[in-house]
Amino acid sequence: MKALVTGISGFVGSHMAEFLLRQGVEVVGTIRNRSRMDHISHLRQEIRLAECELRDPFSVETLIGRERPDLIFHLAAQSFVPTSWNSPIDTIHNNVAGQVNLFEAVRRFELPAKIQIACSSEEYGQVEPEETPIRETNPLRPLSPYAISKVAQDYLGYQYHRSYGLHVVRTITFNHTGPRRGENFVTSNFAKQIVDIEKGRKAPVIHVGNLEAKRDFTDVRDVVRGYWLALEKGQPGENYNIASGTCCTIAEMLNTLLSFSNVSIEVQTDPSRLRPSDVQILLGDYRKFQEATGWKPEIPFQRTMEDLLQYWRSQP
Ligand SMILES: C[C@H]1O[C@H](OP(=O)(O)OP(=O)(O)OC[C@H]2O[C@@H](n3cnc4c(=O)[nH]c(N)nc43)[C@H](O)[C@@H]2O)[C@@H](O)[C@@H](O)C1=O
Repeated sequence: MKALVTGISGFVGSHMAEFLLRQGVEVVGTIRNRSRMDHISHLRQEIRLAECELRDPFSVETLIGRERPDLIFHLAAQSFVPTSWNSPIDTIHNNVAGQVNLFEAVRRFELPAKIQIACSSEEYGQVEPEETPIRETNPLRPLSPYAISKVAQDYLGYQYHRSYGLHVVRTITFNHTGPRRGENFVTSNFAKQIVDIEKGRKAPVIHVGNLEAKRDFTDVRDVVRGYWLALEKGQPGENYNIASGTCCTIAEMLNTLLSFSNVSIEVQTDPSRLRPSDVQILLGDYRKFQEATGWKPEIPFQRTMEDLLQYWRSQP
C-alpha cells in the first residue's frame, strides 16, 4: 500500500509519515523547493520525497500519474490564521487551488485512491456558547480568510464526491499540538518563550495576545491516527469532527505550561498579537467520528504540553 502525504515536511505531515511507516505503508511526500527539512530529516532513509508545487496543475498531474497512490493525506496548506489577513488571496489560492489540482489529477487518471482532506474547526467561526459542543451540523460562520479557504476545501470535498464519486473523507480537526508544532502557533509560541527565558536568552516577560479565547486541543499523534482511521473506516463524502471534547482558555493553557517550569514570568499583552476577529470558543463533539471509526483521544493534554516544552528544551 502506498500513501501520498502532501506537506510531509510540516508539523502534521511529519507525524503522519511516522505513523504510516509504523503501519508498514510505503510513504511518498510532497515538498517545495523552499520547504524546511528539519522535521523529517530523521525519516530520510524511509520515505521518498517528490518536489511538487500543488498550485501548479502540471506539477500535480505529473506526480499523481507517476506515483498512483492508494491513499492520499492532503495536509499541505497555509495554516496560520493571522497570515491569512496579511495575504488573503495567497491563502485562498494556495489552499483551494492546491486541492482542486489534486482532485482533478486523481480524476484524470481514474485512480481509486482514498483521499483525506484536512478541514478545520475554524470553519465554525462565530459560535455561541449555547451552540457547544460543536457538531458537524452546526452552522459555519467563518471569521478569517483562512477559515473561508477551509470551508471551500471542505465543500469541494463534498462536491467532488457527489459529482464524480471520488472517495473523499473530510476531517474537521480542532486545534492540535505537540512536538514540532510551528513556533507561530500559540502553544509552541508560549512554550518556546518559556524555554528561552529558562535558558537566559530572553528577559522574564512573556508576550501574549487574546488569553480569553477557548480552544479544544488534541495531541497531533492522536490526530494522525484519526486521519488513518478516517480512510480505513470513514464514509466517503462525510465530514467528521476530530477533537478532544474539552476546552480551556488560552490563559489556562499558559498556566499549564508554566506549571512545568520553575521560572517566574511577567505576562504582557502585545497588541500586534490581537486579531481583527478571533474565534471565541471552539469545543468539539467527536461522537460521529467515534461511532464511525472507534477513535477517541488517548494522550492527555498535560502530557502534550510537557512533551512540547521538552521539544523546545531539546532544540539548539
Ligand atoms: C483549528 C485551527 O487551529 C489553529 O488556529 P488558531 O486557533 O488560530 O491557532 P493559534 O495557535 O494561532 O491561536 C489560538 C488562540 O490563541 C490566541 N492567542 C493568544 N496569544 C497568542 C499568541 O501570542 N500567538 C498566537 N498564535 N495566538 C495567540 C489566538 O488569538 C487564538 O484565539 C491552526 O492550526 C489552524 O490552522 C486551524 O485550523
